[in-house]
Amino acid sequence: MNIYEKMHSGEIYSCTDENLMNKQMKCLEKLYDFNATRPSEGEKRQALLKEMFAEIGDDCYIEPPFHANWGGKHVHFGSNVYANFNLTMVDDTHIYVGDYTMFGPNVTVATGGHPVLPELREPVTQFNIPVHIGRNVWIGAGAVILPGVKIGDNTVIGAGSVVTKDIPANVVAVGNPCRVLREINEHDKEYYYKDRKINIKMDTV
Ligand SMILES: CC(=O)SCCNC(=O)CCNC(=O)[C@H](O)C(C)(C)COP(=O)(O)OP(=O)(O)OC[C@H]1O[C@@H](n2cnc3c(N)ncnc32)[C@H](O)[C@@H]1OP(=O)(O)O
Repeated sequence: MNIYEKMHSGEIYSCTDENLMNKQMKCLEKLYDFNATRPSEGEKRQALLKEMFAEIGDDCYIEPPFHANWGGKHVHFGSNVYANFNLTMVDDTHIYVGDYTMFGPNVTVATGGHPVLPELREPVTQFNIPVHIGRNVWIGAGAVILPGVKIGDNTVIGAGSVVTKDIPANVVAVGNPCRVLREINEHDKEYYYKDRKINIKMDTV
């Protein structure tokens, strides 16, 4: 297994490997270009994202600044994904995000970790575990998603949550550590927020 394969294997490896760092540098240069675009340069942004990401569907919008250790090289976005300011992706291995998922500002998705054992951490070793975020998920501002986590379709993750374990589909989950608060239910068909009634027809949105 070469070092690049090791990086994606879930095993411990040295993340200061020179070959790895040279590869990473090219990605970071493109990320720099993306973050230096002007708000009016929509087409340039789209073209850069197609070069930067492993996969990205149509009509995705990422608000700069966007931060990613590999500039999105291991990030797989479906279509219509929206990310607000300061999405931070530790994309040292793969991150999968389904269609229509939304990220609030300052969300962190981390695939990488370091061993807790000090003797292993000092020589700068690391391991990476993929993260899977489903379709039509909404991740609130400042949430942190930890390595290996899977979040099911349609789920809402509350602002400021630290997601340490898998969260199922069709629930609202909040807190640190993030736990399921409730299922998405009949009440949500009538109210969009607390006691505020939905006053638009579904077929008009
Ligand atoms: C894509 C973008 O840019 S989005 C812009 C940024 N916006 C955001 O990040 C908003 C995120 N929204 C939230 O976090 C909301 O609080 C939601 C969606 C989780 C609310 O979900 P609801 O099911 O309606 O929860 P509700 O407001 O009824 O609160 C239920 C309980 O959970 C608690 N709670 C709600 N949100 C959170 C949270 N983020 N963290 C911890 N606890 C929470 C409430 O305090 C309440 O507790 P209580 O029962 O002890 O009183």
